[in-house]
Amino acid sequence: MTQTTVESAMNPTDAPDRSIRIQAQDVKVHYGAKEALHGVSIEIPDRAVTSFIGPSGCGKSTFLRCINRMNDTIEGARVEGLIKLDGEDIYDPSLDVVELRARIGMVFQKPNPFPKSIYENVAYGPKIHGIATSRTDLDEIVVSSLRRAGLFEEVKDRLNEPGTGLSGGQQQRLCIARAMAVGPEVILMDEPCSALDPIATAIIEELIDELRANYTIVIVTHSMQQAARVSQKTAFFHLGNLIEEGVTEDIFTNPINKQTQDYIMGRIG
Ligand SMILES: Nc1ncnc2c1ncn2[C@@H]1O[C@H](COP(=O)(O)OP(=O)(O)OP(=O)(O)O)[C@@H](O)[C@H]1O
Repeated sequence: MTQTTVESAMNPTDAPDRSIRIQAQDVKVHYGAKEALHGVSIEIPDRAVTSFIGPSGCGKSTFLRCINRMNDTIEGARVEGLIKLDGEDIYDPSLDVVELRARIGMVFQKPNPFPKSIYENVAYGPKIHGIATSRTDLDEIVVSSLRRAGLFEEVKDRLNEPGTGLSGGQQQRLCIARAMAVGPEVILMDEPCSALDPIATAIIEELIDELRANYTIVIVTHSMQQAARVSQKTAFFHLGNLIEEGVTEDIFTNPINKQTQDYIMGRIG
């Protein structure tokens, strides 16, 4: 059976940069004495969506959090192995973690806008990272980030109103705008639609599809349909192991591993 490459499966118009953005080698994670991830190796392509699927507790979120060192914030969590972003070891002690998390933004399961205005939610990151040098600069970043998140038209007349007053789907797009405002290269999304209704989910999925032209996107999802709709590469995890990864279409139509077959047929998870 011939397996397609992620690059060849992608729309040719997406072709400009086909390089590997992130490389993970033998990544293990312990929470206290318990090993939750048993040595994961994977390459994440640039300008494409990679989805992580698998049953609850298999380690998808744990691995996602390794990619921007969010596990550093969890007491008792210990990460081993190597993760490189553009060839640079992200666990190098000399690396500035705050800067890393600006380069590798994250969107969480539950929309979590700050208790501030819509404008301030987006302006906060550029301000603390010293990205904007004037109020005009900041206004431009806020407007362009909201536009890229597909939210500007809906909120342009109420930028000073609280972000928490928006609908769930709008709040999630605000969080995406907030992540984009600091100029990331990679956006990690941990089940970004699980708190949203089908219409808001469809809007976020369309947005993800647009964003992949300019960003490397990694999404954890419980929905195989969502992985099939939005991603070009899919990785299947089970019990802390990466079982199989490849072009999304191959994983769903032609999986090699028996456990992957069982999962996509609904026999496990
Ligand atoms: N903060 C933590 N402390 C201790 N154990 C944890 C912690 N976070 C996750 N785990 C354990 O690590 C394993 C992997 O969990 P993880 O949340 O990464 O899985 P998941 O595939 O993302 O699950 P779900 O789909 O339910 O979100 C599980 O056994 C979980 O109980």
